[in-house]
Amino acid sequence: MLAVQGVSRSFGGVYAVRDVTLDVADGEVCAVIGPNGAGKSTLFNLITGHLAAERGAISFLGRRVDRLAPHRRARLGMSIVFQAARVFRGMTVRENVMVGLHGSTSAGFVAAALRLPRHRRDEREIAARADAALERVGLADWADRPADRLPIGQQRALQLARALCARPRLLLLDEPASGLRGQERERLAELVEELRADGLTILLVEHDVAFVTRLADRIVVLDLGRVIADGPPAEVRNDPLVLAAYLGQSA
Ligand SMILES: Nc1ncnc2c1ncn2[C@@H]1O[C@H](COP(=O)(O)OP(=O)(O)OP(=O)(O)O)[C@@H](O)[C@H]1O
Repeated sequence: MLAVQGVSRSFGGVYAVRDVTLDVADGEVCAVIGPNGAGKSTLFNLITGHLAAERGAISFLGRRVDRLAPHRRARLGMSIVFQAARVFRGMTVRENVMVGLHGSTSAGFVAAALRLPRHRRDEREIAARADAALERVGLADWADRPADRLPIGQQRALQLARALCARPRLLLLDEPASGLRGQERERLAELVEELRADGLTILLVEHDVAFVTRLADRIVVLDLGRVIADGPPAEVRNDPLVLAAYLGQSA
């Protein structure tokens, strides 16, 4: 589904991502991990299109996307949940999910601005899509409540619902577990597992090794911008290069 081939990006002459190759297969949960400064965020942004690669190629569903703007990649079926994305205050949970969907319906912006009947039909369609997504992430009972009252774990679920509304083929999660503890992390892990069971392909970038070990089919480890390991969790966890990279950091 996603093929990253020999991609590099530097800042001020120093490589943040260097000659990185990775593949994500249809239906797989793939995690990219690595110590601080390993290049995870840079790689994530290269895949979403928020940063341009200096070298290499990125293909999605068999099509080169590395020259496409983020919104064009999104239209092809990539959906992103950014790290620590916030909710819109003064809006309900449902309205938070509906934001951003208005441009995606057939009638579009002009019909919305003029409040044409087509627009009202769209509003109903959008609300129905938002409700289905909220149901999927277990927030149906919260739909009419103010979004900023949600505990942080459920705010994360809200971001997921928003991403799901676009009906993505590939879900990209940037450090989804950051700031979550105990039961909240557990619930998020279960949710990711459920989405995988639904057939969604997921690429996540995560600092927390324990969180991804349980979830991922495959783990790609970055260190100093390069891939140092790529394989199933059990194999990667015992890889001497990986242990050295993480130990080196704590030392
Ligand atoms: N916009 C930028 N300008 C200059 N240097 C950058 C920029 N973005 C990243 N870097 C550098 O690139 C390297 C990789 O950073 P990156 O944020 O991708 O790592 P990371 O693995 O996501 O780290 P963390 O776990 O701390 O978020 C670091 O040395 C960082 O300082």
